[in-house]
Amino acid sequence: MYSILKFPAQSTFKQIVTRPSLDSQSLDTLIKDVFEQVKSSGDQALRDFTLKFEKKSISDLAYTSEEISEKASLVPQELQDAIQLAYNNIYAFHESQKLVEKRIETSPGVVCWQKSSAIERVGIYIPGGTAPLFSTILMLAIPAQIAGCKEVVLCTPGDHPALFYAAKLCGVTQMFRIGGSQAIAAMAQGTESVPAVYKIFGPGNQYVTAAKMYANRLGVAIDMPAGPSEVAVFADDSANPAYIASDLLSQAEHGHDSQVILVSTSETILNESIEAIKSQLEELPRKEFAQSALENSQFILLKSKEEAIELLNEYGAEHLILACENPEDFADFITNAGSIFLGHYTPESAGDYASGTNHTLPTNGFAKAYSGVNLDSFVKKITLQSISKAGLENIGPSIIQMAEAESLQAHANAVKIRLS
Ligand SMILES: NC(=O)c1ccc[n+]([C@@H]2O[C@H](COP(=O)([O-])OP(=O)(O)OC[C@H]3O[C@@H](n4cnc5c(N)ncnc54)[C@H](O)[C@@H]3O)[C@@H](O)[C@H]2O)c1
Ligand SMILES: N[C@H](CO)Cc1c[nH]c[nH+]1
Ligand SMILES: [Zn+2]
Repeated sequence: MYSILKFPAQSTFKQIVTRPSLDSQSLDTLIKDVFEQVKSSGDQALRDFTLKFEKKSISDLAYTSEEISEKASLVPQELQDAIQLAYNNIYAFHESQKLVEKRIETSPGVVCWQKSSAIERVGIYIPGGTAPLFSTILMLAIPAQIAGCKEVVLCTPGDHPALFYAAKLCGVTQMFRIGGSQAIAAMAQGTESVPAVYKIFGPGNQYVTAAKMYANRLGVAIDMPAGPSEVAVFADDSANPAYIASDLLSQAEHGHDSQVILVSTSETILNESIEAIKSQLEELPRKEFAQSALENSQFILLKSKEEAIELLNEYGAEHLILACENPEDFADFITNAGSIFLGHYTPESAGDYASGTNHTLPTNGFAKAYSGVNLDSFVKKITLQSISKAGLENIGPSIIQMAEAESLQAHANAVKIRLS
């Protein structure tokens, strides 16, 4: 499990970076069944699946506002303060992503611009199977709040007081005690209690991720496939093996199916990091999760930084830590990653909680095509245009030419009638 792969040929990079495979056929069958049952039996199906998958018997699916306030009040002051600091930083970073309206005169008399319009009803999934990820509420509900989404529906199987505190702080409008694929099926299709939403956000395990992809096939928008957490670290001789080990373990502890990789041009750093992992692992309460995730891990020795860049771009890590000298120069060459952490004092957990960036990020190589969650994820961009008579005189002949060449006479007529 801790062996070092030394100087692999570049032609093998694609194969080296494959993620642990899932039995997608039986997963698809299960998800289809969950969606069908939730569609036909609504709330009762949600209760039945909760009993089946979580061994929990529930009657009311929604939390009342009194229940939310009562649970939120159990959060100790120090944790409230920590959440407030994270809230402020996440708010500031996402607010800075607001669209600045720019009107462009593309031809004289022809003006085009865009506006942002919030998605009115969004659903956010907050994992809670083995750890109550209340930080994910901040990551999803803060941008929803800034965007101006009217309804924010939250589903979670978790019960930690901080989940309720964060939900209140971020203006969540409805909260349900439902988890897994059944929660996604409910938000996608609607039930007696759970409203159908236009877009579903949030990370989760393989069941949640597969259910989001299924919902997407039914026409419900999703943020992205955000599955089991992963991190890749690039380390040169300047790196600190104890720091590297702590970063790799921080993602390995998420779950059995997490994956971590360490890429280095220094065999000494690789060996010392492996030793540091072994000793730090012993102290972890979630040692079992981390240990099985480490079975999917890779320690790779490469000849040069250029090879490391090639391999890391092929991997497209959810998180990429650059524990090296001049990390900004290195980052210039990275084209595929969810979020990049630069230098020796930027642990990945800073982005997970409080630096300000979003931690809901594409996994499983989806960073090649998807961005992580950001303010734009919660809005639609509507384009607007306004053309004066002189403007239409300028571009009209081109429109007529093109419409007639496409054999669409009515299109051409809409211009001709105004110019005649
Ligand atoms: N990519 C990201 O941005 C990101 C962020 C945070 C967390 N994560 C990932 O989220 C995941 C959280 O996983 P989790 O399991 O702790 O919580 P979870 O809430 O995603 O899943 C728990 C639910 O899974 C369902 N389930 C469990 N076993 C099942 C079975 N056999 N069949 C059908 N359904 C079943 C249950 O309904 C349960 O409520 C981790 O893999 C973590 O790495 C990813
Ligand atoms: N690392 C996770 C994203 O992959 C997010 C998270 C939440 N809490 C701790 N970590
Ligand atoms: Zn994490």
